[in-house]
Amino acid sequence: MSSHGDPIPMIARKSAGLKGEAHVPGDKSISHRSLILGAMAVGETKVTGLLEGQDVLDTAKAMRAFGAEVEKTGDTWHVHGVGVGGFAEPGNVIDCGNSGTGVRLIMGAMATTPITATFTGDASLNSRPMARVTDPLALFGARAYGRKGGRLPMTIVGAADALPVRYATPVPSAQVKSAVLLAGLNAPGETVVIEREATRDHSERMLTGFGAQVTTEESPEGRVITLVGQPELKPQTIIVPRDPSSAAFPVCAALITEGSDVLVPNIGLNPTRAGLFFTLQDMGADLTFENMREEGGEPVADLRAKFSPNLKGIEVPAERAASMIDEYPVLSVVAAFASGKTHMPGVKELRVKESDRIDAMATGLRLNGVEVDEGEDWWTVHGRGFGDVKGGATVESHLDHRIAMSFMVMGLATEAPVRVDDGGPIATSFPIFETLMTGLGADMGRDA
Ligand SMILES: O=C(O)C1=C[C@@H](OP(=O)(O)O)[C@@H](O)[C@H](O)C1
Ligand SMILES: C=C(OP(=O)(O)O)C(=O)O
Repeated sequence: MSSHGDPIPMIARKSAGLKGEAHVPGDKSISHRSLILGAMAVGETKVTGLLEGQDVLDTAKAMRAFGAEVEKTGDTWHVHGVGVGGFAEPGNVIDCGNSGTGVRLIMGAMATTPITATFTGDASLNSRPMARVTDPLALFGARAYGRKGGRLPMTIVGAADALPVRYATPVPSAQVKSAVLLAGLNAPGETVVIEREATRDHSERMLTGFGAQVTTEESPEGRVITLVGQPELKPQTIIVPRDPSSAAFPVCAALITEGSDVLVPNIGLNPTRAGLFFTLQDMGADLTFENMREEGGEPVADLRAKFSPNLKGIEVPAERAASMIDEYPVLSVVAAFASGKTHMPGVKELRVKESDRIDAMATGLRLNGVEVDEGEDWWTVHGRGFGDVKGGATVESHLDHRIAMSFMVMGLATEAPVRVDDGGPIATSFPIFETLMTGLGADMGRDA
């Protein structure tokens, strides 16, 4: 089932070369953070290029429930913030839909204000672990009452007199790091997060942009991020860059579709996000970064991807995992068209996303004629080489946008079409996916 409404069965068929420019939507991580920090600033934040996917729209709705004004005029989103500690108590349950980022960051943002809020989501979100966030929030003095195993629906009682916290994250998660930093905003003194592996640093960058004092130091324990609490956040004008995680789909589709040449302009290459593109280059992909430049303090380039019939399977470095965590599903599709094995270690986190992504991809790849081995924190795709991948199966998307989009990409290059039982979840992060892909010449759409 899709998160809202009836399932949308989809089909993708072998396609002739994809050609043209792919203008992908705004970055999901940065979009959530713009709305949340905008709501915690004093005054009006203006955001353009915001991703208008369901995940982000649910965060906008949540910010209104906490008392911020959020509205769109023309191309600009306006957020009238209530200041750090200024959140009002919501009058109803906060429904974060399918979004782990939304619910975990918002829990952090409200946990040090003396209000109570109850959170829920769809069947996927309500099965994902929340203790990773509520454990550190308890150190600030917040209390959490959820279902068994720390699942949503869950009520958070915010701390009245929060204490600052020093916390080493036990899992590599930007959502956990960000929840602690956002909670630290309304605690006096210094809140410190230590992460062993670098995860995406959009919260640190944006907090600094809004005028908070944030420092990051490398130490033998890992990256030590220190935030000085109780700043007055100053409203910002934000231009959201395009999402590298969405760019991954037209890029990977071009690599495996004969005759393709696709340009994906203005993609952020923040090193904490760009791991997939370096991995594809290591596999021998004809993928180049054109017009490299800096925009808003971030490295940005236009990506050009061309059909690459001689891809080789590789060992993907485990230390690269955090910088490409959402891209493993589509990488595994490319790996099926490479020669030799692609081994992906250090990816336990894939098991607690919108679905168990190792299980969902392995099952669908096998159904379509590709051999996959898997363990708790690794998997290996046995590449069949270009021109030898059967396809022909219907795959379950498990309420997971990235699974649905990955199999739609696969079907563009398999002998027989690939079907997905429900493409509805694609709208959570990439509502224009089908229009954009068919605009490049991809033969995909709703299945009758
Ligand atoms: O902070 C973020 O914006 C995100 C962090 C990642 O999750 P984890 O923090 O669980 O790794 C990623 O999978 C998600 O799509 C977005
Ligand atoms: C894991 C993802 O999102 P979230 O955790 O925000 O649901 C994703 O978009 O791939």
